[in-house]
Amino acid sequence: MDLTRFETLYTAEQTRALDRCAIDTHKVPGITLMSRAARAAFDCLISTWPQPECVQVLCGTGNNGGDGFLVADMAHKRGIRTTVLQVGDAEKITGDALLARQQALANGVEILPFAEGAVLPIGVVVDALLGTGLGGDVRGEYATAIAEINAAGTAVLAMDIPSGLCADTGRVLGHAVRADLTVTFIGLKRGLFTLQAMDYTGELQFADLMVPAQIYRQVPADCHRLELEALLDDLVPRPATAHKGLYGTVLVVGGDYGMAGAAALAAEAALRCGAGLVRVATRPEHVAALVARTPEVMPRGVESGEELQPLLEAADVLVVGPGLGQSPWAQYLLQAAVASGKPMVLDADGLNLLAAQAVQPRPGMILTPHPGEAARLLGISTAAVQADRFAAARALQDKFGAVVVLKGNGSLVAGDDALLLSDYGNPGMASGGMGDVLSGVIGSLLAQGMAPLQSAALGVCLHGAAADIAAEEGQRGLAASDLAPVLRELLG
Ligand SMILES: NC(=O)C1=CN([C@@H]2O[C@H](COP(=O)(O)OP(=O)(O)OC[C@H]3O[C@@H](n4cnc5c(N)ncnc54)[C@H](O)[C@@H]3O)[C@@H](O)[C@H]2O)[C@H](O)CC1
Ligand SMILES: [K+]
Repeated sequence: MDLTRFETLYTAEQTRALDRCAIDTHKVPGITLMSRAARAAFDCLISTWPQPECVQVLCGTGNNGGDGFLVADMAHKRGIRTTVLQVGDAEKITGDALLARQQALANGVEILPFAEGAVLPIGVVVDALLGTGLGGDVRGEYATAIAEINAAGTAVLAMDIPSGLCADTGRVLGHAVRADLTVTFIGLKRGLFTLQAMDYTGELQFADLMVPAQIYRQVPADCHRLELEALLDDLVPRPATAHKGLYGTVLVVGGDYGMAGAAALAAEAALRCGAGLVRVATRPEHVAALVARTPEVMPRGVESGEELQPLLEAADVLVVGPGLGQSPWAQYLLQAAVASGKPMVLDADGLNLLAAQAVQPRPGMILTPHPGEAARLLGISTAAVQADRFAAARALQDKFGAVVVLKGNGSLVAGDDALLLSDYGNPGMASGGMGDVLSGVIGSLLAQGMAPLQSAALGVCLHGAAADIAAEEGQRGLAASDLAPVLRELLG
């Protein structure tokens, strides 16, 4: 899968390596990078808030603070009422940050020690407290300063990353600045796109600081941000001679008592994403309802693995788990499905039965856990999964030898050597059935001949993008069945 068409996402350490490469290898002075960072941020500030009443810059004692001093210098030169509030021990400031501080002072910028109540509820606050040097939960005066920024109710611009947000995981480390605008430099940080990040970054702007392009080749990074339009280009146009046999047969296995709708949602999604034929193996009592809902889908009642066999043989791809439950019935069907060797998407209770070792993993699986299911599969807590979603996705892939979709805010796809992030989607997706739809979408793409990693990547982006379009009418009350028609529009 050609990953070069996607933006690369970096950890804090990789971003520091980019900085060092620019400075040490390509001889771009650090203070020059800092000036360019400040210029990029100041230009964003003025274009967003053209005539601020004042600019208050809260500076830490590292290079993030250094960026802040130079922003203050630019605002002061522009005739804007500017104040720098110094957080942390100014005696600790060294290197480029010290040069920047001295430059601001020499140009008449007012730098005051931060004190409680010092942040005025006017103008624009620039958060230059902490950037990629954040280590551990925010402590001391920094925590107080962050709380004051958030309480002031002003417009807030965050330098590089909202202070307190972990650049690697998107976690809030104790306290974090809620910014209206974040201007990030040189490399897009992974933590800006997952977990809690979207509640803290506000609008995100990127500035490459005109660093030599070679540095991006000299610093390896394995995470990429997916882009739907590029993935849609991978879809093969349909020839005039197209027939349903070309587009595969998807067999959905699930829909135990009280959960027939889950199987129906997965089946409809598979149909609406272009599968040639869609069958459902479910409880006999659910057949009529499934036909009534989607007459194109072919449900069959099965009571055992033996009865499932002919359907398994006729299928190209299996989607096992939507409404499956964990009863003996579910286990028999899952065991037969795994034994068939057919490519399969495993979701919901299929994953829980895998976690309980009712079946063993085998090649050709695509796992689609939410954080709780991922926790059960890894034998850790959900909090531990969310604490580093990137690590959890990799761990799942390593443990089960499968392509993995770790769902949630900033869904991750791990497979082959790729670690892919989809930042499509919205909180309206927090409703039952959304996962069933996703499993059907991925199964459909797989049945149409896409490779597993590609099916998972495109499936996740399609699913989130469809939910974003459907949520234009409101996030609350967004239902899984709202996605099917939009999926079809997006696939064109
Ligand atoms: N390197 C460059 O040429 C450029 C860097 N840019 C900016 O620099 C920051 C990264 O700067 P760094 O000095 O590495 O760290 P920070 O300024 O982010 O913070 C270090 C500072 O904060 C204190 N600290 C760390 N963790 C905590 C905590 N949990 N609680 C309280 N205090 C903490 C630590 O003691 C240090 O004093 C990068 O983000 C960019 O903004 C330029 O933009 C580009 C050139
Ligand atoms: K910051």
